[in-house]
Amino acid sequence: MSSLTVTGVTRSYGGTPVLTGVDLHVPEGGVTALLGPSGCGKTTLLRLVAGFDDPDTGTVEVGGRTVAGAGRSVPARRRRIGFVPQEGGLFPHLSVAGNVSFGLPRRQRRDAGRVAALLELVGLDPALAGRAPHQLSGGQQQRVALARALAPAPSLVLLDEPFSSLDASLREETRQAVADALAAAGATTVLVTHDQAEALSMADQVAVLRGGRLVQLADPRTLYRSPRDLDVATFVGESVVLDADVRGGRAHSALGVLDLERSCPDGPARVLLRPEQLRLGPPSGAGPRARVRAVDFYGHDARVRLELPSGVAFSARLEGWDLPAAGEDVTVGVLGAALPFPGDGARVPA
Ligand SMILES: Nc1ncnc2c1ncn2[C@@H]1O[C@H](COP(=O)(O)OP(=O)(O)OP(=O)(O)O)[C@@H](O)[C@H]1O
Repeated sequence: MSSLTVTGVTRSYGGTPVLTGVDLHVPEGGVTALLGPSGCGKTTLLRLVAGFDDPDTGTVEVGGRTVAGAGRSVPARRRRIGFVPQEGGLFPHLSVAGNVSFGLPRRQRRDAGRVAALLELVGLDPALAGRAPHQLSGGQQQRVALARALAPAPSLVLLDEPFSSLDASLREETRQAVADALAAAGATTVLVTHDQAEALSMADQVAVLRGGRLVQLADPRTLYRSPRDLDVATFVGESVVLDADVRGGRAHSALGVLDLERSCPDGPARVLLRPEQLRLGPPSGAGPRARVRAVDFYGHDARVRLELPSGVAFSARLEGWDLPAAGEDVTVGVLGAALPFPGDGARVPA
């Protein structure tokens, strides 16, 4: 397995820039998620790494070897990169074994033990080897696609939204099996997704792309707790964003005087809380009063939509037991500190 280094990569189509000066380092053996909204350039970046397209400027190095840029373009088939597309892309006329062994040298293709080991690696029963792709569930097909990508022991594995066509329960189970297989194989992996929960739960580091630029590269906890700006904050999770006046290191807001996660100059600011930081008490309790507007019940937890008398609206995320009802009055407490963004929050804090 190898590291991946993308340096100053730019790509335009018909004069429209799609990627602008992207720098990204993926260490050997880890999972990096490329996360961003539709059209931000995730797939384009993955295609440049795979060798399906070339950057206008910049370089792509795999394991220290330049495969694109600086006057070179190593053909895709010689990059030793495994690719798992959105819907698996299995060959429908080949069996599971035929698909898994497709990328192996001819003399290794008949090695049933090798195919069985790869199927086991992705959590599939080797007895499925003789089946045709259409005789498998969508999740099983994605695991076979991963086994096929891992078969030739690639330097790097690229996954392009591999779970997006699966329904919610299958997605969770397949995600776990794929994460386990990648860890067991020690594969250096780049996962493209627009699903923040997927990125945060599967990756060692998350690269957030916006408008063709890399805006933040961080481990999942840092990204969630210290997003670079409010756009990233709201993209990677639910947010409570309040106007505030910072004085002496504390924020005066509609939810009271809040401690701050980091220093912030005195003056107007916006502060970020996550909905799970809010606690609700009886109307006679301490803290500002709010009215429950609605409760979205998910079983294990719930989103409680609240409104202050001033009209400021926000949501709390609470465990599923003992929930208030719509129309009730409550008081709101805050657990932990708020993250401040000076001014309107659009600028990147130092
Ligand atoms: N070959 C191409 N020719 C012209 N425009 C292209 C080409 N490939 C991509 N684009 C444009 O580049 C932009 C980024 O596309 P890309 O597929 O990389 O985004 P994405 O982040 O992967 O989006 P999604 O999550 O919807 O797949 C889009 O506006 C797309 O229309």
